Amino acid sequence: MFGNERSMLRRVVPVAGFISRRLRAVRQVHGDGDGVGEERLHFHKSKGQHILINPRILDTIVRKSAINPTDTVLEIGPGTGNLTLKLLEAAHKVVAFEIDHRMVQVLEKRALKQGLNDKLRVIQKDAMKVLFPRFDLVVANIPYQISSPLVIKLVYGPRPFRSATLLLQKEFARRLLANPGDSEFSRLSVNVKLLADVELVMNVSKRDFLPSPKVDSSVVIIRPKPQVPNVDLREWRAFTSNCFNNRYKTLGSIFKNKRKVFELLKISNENDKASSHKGDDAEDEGGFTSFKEKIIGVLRTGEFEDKRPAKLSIEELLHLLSLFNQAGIYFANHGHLKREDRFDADD
Ligand SMILES: C[S@@+](CC[C@H](N)C(=O)[O-])C[C@H]1O[C@@H](n2cnc3c(N)ncnc32)[C@H](O)[C@@H]1O
Repeated sequence: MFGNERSMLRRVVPVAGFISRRLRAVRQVHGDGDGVGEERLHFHKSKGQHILINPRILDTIVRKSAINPTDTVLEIGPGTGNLTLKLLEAAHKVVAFEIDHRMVQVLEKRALKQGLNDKLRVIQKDAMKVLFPRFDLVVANIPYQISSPLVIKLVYGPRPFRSATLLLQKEFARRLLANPGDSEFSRLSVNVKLLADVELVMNVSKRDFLPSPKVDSSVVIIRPKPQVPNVDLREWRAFTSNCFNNRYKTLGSIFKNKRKVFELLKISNENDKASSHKGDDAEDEGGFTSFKEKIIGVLRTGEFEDKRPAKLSIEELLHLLSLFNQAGIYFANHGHLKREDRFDADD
């Protein structure tokens, strides 16, 4: 064989392998390869419907999740069930939330065909609008548009769990993994890191999905910390929201801003029941000036005035919050707790 032909073959063989793997996957998810479903499914990008088709990655996700045979696994967005079927083999039970009834039908048929349906409970509901039932761990290739509220719902939610193995958009995963000083270090990073450790398992190419999304992905494992810091979590999240809306500004310029001083003065007075009768004159010039001085005093005491939130560690942020609170400066309105405040999505 001549050199040219050999090099041509070297290029063609991997391409042919890739095409045949993809065709097999198309037949599988469309149901005309293994009798799974009758209708051809049209995938909706708006619902984040990108099916993971690489069995090697599916196996790694399940293996790294360290599922015990007694575990109940929570899955968000099972789609046609490529991951679910593997979870069902490893776990005692899988509870899956899926909004698309066509996916639910295909998934239930496939589970039935493999004799695993007894272990499966599919709930056709929006995962963001329910209180999750009890579970041991989460394993999911989630729709990327709910990544932020879902991670916050899990980490700040009422259900204790061992770990959450999530396939996420790579950029989002980088924010979860970021440390102070990294360009991706954000409000999401601090809020999750306060309560959990995050480990990168692997990166996943867009070609491993059908249809391919525009972005690459990563698998991470989130593990809640055994010890939760002694801090009011609503106060913490309101504080980090204030800091990270302008994370490259200095804390001095964030907190000396006139509107910010008024806002915090109002919240702090509302929280301080003893001084609530002073509320009427609290926003006059005198109240404003002394409150602003209090803020500056806190920033100077802790030597925070010239520092930037994006470079502070969790411990430093916790210290600053405790100094503010000790001085009677609050960030969350503790009198008006709405249920949905726990899970707001703007991290
Ligand atoms: C990325 S696909 C994952 C499919 C499957 N887990 C896999 O790996 O092949 C996301 C799935 O989540 C579903 N979904 C989208 N938004 C949802 C929501 N708010 N609650 C529950 N499921 C949702 C979509 O219909 C879709 O089937």
